[in-house]
Amino acid sequence: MAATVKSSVKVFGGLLQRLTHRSSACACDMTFAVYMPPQAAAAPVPVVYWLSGLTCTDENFHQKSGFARAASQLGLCVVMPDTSPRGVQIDGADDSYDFGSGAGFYVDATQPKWRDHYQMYSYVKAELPEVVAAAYPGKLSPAASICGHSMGGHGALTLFLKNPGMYRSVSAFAPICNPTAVPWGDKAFKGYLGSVEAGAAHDATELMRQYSGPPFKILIDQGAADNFLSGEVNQLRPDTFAAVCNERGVELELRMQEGYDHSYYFISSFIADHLAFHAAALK
Ligand SMILES: N[C@@H](CCC(=O)N[C@@H](CSC=O)C(=O)NCC(=O)O)C(=O)O
Repeated sequence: MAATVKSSVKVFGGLLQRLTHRSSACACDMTFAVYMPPQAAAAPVPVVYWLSGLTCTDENFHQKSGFARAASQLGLCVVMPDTSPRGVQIDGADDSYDFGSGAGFYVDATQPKWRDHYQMYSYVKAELPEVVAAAYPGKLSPAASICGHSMGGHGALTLFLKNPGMYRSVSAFAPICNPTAVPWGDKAFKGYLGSVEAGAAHDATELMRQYSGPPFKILIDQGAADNFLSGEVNQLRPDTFAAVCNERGVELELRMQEGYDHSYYFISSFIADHLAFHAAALK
């Protein structure tokens, strides 16, 4: 259903808007944000989808990352969906930060309790681009790229790998690279898909293991002081992903950023590089 604008603010010459619409994929009202750069007044601009991490709404990225200066300079539209359905009554959906509300994991749930609403893979892949195109007629070119953080990095990598040709480029900040092997993925895949094994179809490392398409380049930034990277629980596993990329001949630029943690301070430090990486692919 058509989206309604909830708020608009001018930033770096472009317009940042939050919109709401009735989602057919998620069977609830969904909110997303769009940054339209000033160049869109003259000609259609390409799109970068940003997928946020656990506990986020559509707002964390545009409030904390400082993305708009680079998006404006590069002429990129940035689309920022929410991370889960909202306002639906499912027992247990608000009990933990890493499952349910704010933690849709960018998969289509198959389990009866969740499947009527938790369809975030289909939402991001198919419904959202249509809703955005309809909301901004004539403003967008068909070219798109995808980028995300942590759970959203997992979403970006898997959407890219599962849909060759749909996105021109992919990058991520501290992505969950091998979710079938870590507690966050274990919980999400058992809950939404019924088993960890079913999650292999949504695991970037497993998808990369099977990758046989044309070569491409991935950019990943990882904070070396990220508390989710090491210790008892390593939720992220970039080294495992890097090893498989190497095996498959896919060029991964994995930048270990000394002293940086998992937060939006880290993202804000390198977001301009990621948008430039995507702009080069989208030209
Ligand atoms: N509350 C949790 C940590 C939650 C957290 O760190 N969320 C990250 C994404 S983590 C992976 O997807 C985030 O982006 N938070 C929003 C923000 O604005 O920082 C805990 O206590 O461990």
